[in-house]
Amino acid sequence: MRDKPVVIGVAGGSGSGKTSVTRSICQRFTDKTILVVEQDYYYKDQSHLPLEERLNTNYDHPLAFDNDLLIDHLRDLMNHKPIEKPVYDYKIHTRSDEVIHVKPKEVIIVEGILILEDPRLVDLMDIKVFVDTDADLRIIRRLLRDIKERGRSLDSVIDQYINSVRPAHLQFIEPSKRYADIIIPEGGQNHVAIDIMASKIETILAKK
Ligand SMILES: Nc1ncnc2c1ncn2[C@@H]1O[C@H](COP(=O)(O)OP(=O)(O)O)[C@@H](O)[C@H]1O
Ligand SMILES: O=c1ccn([C@@H]2O[C@H](COP(=O)(O)O)[C@@H](O)[C@H]2O)c(=O)[nH]1
Repeated sequence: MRDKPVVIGVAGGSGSGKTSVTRSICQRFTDKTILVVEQDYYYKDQSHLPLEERLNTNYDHPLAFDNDLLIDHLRDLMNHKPIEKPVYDYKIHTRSDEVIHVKPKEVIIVEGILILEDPRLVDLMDIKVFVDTDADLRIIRRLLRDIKERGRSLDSVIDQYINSVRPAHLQFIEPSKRYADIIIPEGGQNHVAIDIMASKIETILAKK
């Protein structure tokens, strides 16, 4: 691998379908082609705080993320260096002790709610995508997912949505859409958009 990897950003609100879109794109390629770097894994480490305090963190505010580390890691990957990728545990709201040794691949997808909000991250991306899904669908998807997979109660999901998810979406995430090259309505079931993304990646890889 001689050329720098291609960096694709996949942004969008919580529950918009970023992970589903990213997964659908990855399925069109071999495991060796695309590396996914999740911004969520770069929440600031909170292991020094008791769990009760971690519950009060606003996880939708840009300050919750360690973008400095994410940027360092992306730069390393772009320079063909491996990284020790953090692992995040949503159930206990902090990084786990584990890290994953990750080698660069030809395509890097960086995925997360606020990746288009930080100009330093935007500058590193070759293609910027925003998954755009209506708020009613996003909250329904998030309710189901957070209760089933992230150990939350109905009340806690609703409370967090009203107090931090919705305000941050309106203040930071929705305005970041202006930096996208491509807007994908509805997310993971938008097969036309996913085909177009996959074709674009194939074209870029063919030229390398
Ligand atoms: N088009 C869709 N129809 C129904 N459920 C969906 C759809 N897209 C995503 N989901 C579900 O909604 C939840 C959030 O989707 P996900 O892709 O994880 O979004 P994000 O990464 O943006 O938070 C997941 O449980 C996923 O299975
Ligand atoms: O400890 C945490 C960390 C994050 N969250 C919420 O997760 C979403 C972002 O993940 P998506 O997969 O894009 O939905 C964000 O809106 C945070 O509110 C959390 O609840 N707890």
